[in-house]
This record gives sequence, C-alpha cells and structure tokens, in this order.
Amino acid sequence: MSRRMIIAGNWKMNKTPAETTAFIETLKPLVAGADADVVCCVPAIDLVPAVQAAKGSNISIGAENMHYEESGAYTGEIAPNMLVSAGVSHVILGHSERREYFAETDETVNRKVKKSLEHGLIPIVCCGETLTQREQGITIDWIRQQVKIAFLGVSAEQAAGCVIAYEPIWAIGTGKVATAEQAQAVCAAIRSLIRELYGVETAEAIRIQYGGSVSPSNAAELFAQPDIDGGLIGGASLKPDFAKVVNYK
Ligand SMILES: O=C[C@H](O)COP(=O)(O)O
Repeated sequence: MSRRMIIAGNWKMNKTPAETTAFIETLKPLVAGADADVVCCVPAIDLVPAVQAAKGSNISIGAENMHYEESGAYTGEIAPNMLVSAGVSHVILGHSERREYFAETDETVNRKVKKSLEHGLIPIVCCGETLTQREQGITIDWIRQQVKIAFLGVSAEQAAGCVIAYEPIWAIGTGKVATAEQAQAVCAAIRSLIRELYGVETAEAIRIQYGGSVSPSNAAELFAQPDIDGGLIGGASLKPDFAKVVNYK
C-alpha cells in the first residue's frame, strides 16, 4: 500500500505574526506542486495569521501543543476547540522538548492524543530515545512503550489517521542525522507495534515520520525508506529552503 507522504515543519519558538504571514506567502508558490501533505506547525500566536495566509493553498497549519481539557483554569494553555475554530488541522503532541522542559509524560500525551481525535484534529505524536538509551540498547523497548501508552484507548480507525514522528533526541538540532538504516529500523518497529495493537490495515495506513536534522541534502535518502512517510522538520522549516525538503524527489 502506498501512503501519502506528510512533511511538516515545526517552527518551535520562532517567528512573529508578521514574519509568519510573510513566510507563508513566500512558501506557497514554492510548494504548490508538492506530492505530499505540507504542514506548518507554528507558535500559538502565529496560528491565526498562518491560517489566513495559507488560505487557498495546499499548506495546512498545525499547532505545536494543546491542552487535554476542554476549557478551564489552565493559565497560558490552548484548548482543542480553539485550534479547530481557528482553522488548525494538525497538532504536534509529546515533542521531546515538551517532555523535557514542560514535564509532559506519556500519560498526558495519551490524554492529549485522545482529546485531539475527539475534535477531529490530526495528532503528530512524537517519540524518541536519548543517546544514552541508544547506547544502552533499549531504543526499541523505549519507543514501543512511548507509542503504546500514547495510543491507549485510541481505536483502530482513529489510529489509522494519526501521524507518529520518530525523533531521536540526539539528532534534534544537532546536525547529527540518524542514518537512513537507523531511522528505517525504528520506524519499521513502530509500524510492527501498530500491527500488533490494531492489525495490518491500520499499520499500513498510519503515517510515520522521521525527524532530527532533516535537510534538503538528506531528505531524499530518508524519505525513500519503506517505513518512513515523511518528516518533522525543525531548523530547516524556518527558511524558504523548506520547499526543497518538501520537493525532495
Ligand atoms: O520537531 C522537529 C525536530 O525537533 C527536529 O528539529 P531539527 O530539524 O532542527 O533537528
């Protein structure tokens, strides 16, 4: 089965609203012919201008985080219906930076995944090991645990529409990209876990991205791997060169 590629930028804490509008306008014609879903995940304050600027184009807009409650006394947080009503379609959940600096756990990620699906958002569920864990030989066990908990209570039908981003923490923002073989091995293990949990149909439908120092020079090799269905791009998504990653073929 051939899955449609999904190439998403994660802007992290970069770009003002004005910069967002200008950047999306620049990007639109550069990715117009893309043979992949193109998503820009942007800071909360940039969501509305990004959706506005992307109107009529093939660029979808995603958030970088979301709360798992509908509303309430959660100062500084964004609720799922706020994202939906702003025209946002995707949301990154459980990025390693959220886990490290903002105390996100597998359990909160699971609550967010379920809530995002209730609202019709497409979650990009992140997982990844540290360098120590890789050296200890526990990468696959760790990733299986993260993914298994993230998908607790998620139905096969819901899981089929989700995106999982495998991002080895040692490769994020370091310029140290995983080899295509390393990335493929973990993405294949994730797909086989999804097969165990949900069956072959869901495993064939779910899309699995690689993230970590993806650039125009390594995208083609990574994205050619059978279990890699695109990428989650940090630094390289902030410049018009992101279009070269999107048009990697
Ligand atoms: O979400 C994106 C990743 O953290 C990768 O970031 P990077 O491409 O700057 O290494």
